[in-house]
Amino acid sequence: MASLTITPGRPLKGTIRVPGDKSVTHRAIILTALAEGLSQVTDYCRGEDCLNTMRAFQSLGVRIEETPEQLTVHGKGMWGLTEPFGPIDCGNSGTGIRLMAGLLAGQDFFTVLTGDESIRRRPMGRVVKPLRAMGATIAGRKGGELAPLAITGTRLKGMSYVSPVASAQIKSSLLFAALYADGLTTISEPRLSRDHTERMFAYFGIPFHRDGCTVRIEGRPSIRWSGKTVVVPGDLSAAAFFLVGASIVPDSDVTVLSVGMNPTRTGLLDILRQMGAHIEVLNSREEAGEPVADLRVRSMPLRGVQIGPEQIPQTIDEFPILCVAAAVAEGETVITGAEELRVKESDRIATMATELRAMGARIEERPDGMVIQGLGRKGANGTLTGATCASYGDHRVAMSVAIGALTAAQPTQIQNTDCIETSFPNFDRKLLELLTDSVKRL
Ligand SMILES: O=C(O)C1=C[C@@H](OP(=O)(O)O)[C@@H](O)[C@H](O)C1
Ligand SMILES: C=C(OP(=O)(O)O)C(=O)O
Repeated sequence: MASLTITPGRPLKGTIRVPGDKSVTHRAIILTALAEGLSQVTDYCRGEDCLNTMRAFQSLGVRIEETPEQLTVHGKGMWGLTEPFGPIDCGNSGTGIRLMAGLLAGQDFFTVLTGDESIRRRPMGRVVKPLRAMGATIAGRKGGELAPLAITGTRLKGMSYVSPVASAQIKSSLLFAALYADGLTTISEPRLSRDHTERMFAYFGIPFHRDGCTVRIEGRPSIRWSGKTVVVPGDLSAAAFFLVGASIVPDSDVTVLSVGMNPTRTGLLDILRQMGAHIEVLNSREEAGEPVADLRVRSMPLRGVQIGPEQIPQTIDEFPILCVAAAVAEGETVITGAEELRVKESDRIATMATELRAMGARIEERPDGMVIQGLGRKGANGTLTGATCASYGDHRVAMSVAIGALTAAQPTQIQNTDCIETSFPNFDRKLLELLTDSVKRL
């Protein structure tokens, strides 16, 4: 099992690119597989989560050629998928398993979806229940609450669903099911979650209607969509580690090129700015229906903030790294309404509180968030203490602790860092590029 040792004491400097957006890559693979004819997906995320979705579609009969730069997908059309020989392994990916559950519920064949230990602990009832209400036949452990899920494809019917959670995975799972259902499906959520599925439907010309937090879609559309090129923007959730790193390590100056700036994802930028961060947005443009820009960040002392429920959906995957920013900021940060963090790859409230406390941070856990008493900038030797830390198999915990460790007074070792491959292959090399020589992989 790999581990990562961080030796602090150097600023982050330079210009880098981060992997393609993981959410956009999942959706690009799905929609190009269902398109008629050839598509190219360029600058995609080569993290394990997306590679598992790619392999899933290969096992569903779709030819996909892979180079590090692009996927060439030979789309089979909306009705062209075929029954796989064995179970589909979604690995660590909540997005992969939930989106595919919706899509596969409306096919005319049988599939089993499973994944790693973490995926088999995460809640699946949130998609299984509404899918069953559309007529899906899905069995699973604990009555369908947990994977593996066995799906006997059936003819679905449209429905109206009010989701109790603002979740793009629930919304997108139901949107993919709705494509195959008779009649109208309406999905409402309490707050707007990331809208990559809707944007990519629009990009491919699949008709739907959105009004605030409600999406309506007529199933079994008569249109067929053709293959296209999808240019995947850089992942803001991956850039987040360097944006926070450059903010909190004195004398840093980092530019991250071509980062996705979808407003349903940019909560981190708003919160960091509120904390006093210096972030410039340069070269704003659009790629495949998604806004993109270059981001330049220079270090700046940060102060604590109040983060409430309305800010959670657009910041959801950035809380582990935000905890690091808050731990070294001046003053108190209070996070509320973030109970969804407890059902991610790990319980991110508990795991981040435990690991940052081991590094000297002052954090109180709450059921729906945490209170962090920032240590403030105490001088050149940093604020946190070096420690031996665990990742809990959670990529975002591993990378967040690594960034926090850059501000510590002593080296830190993070154990079990293979999980970083989930979303960010070569994270250590990118960090090394920015630090030149102060990080060492064992
Ligand atoms: O739809 C997506 O691509 C995602 C939605 C979010 O999950 P929820 O839908 O559970 O909030 C997010 O945490 C996940 O990393 C990716
Ligand atoms: C929660 C995440 O992903 P998923 O739900 O797809 O496993 C994440 O990447 O932080």
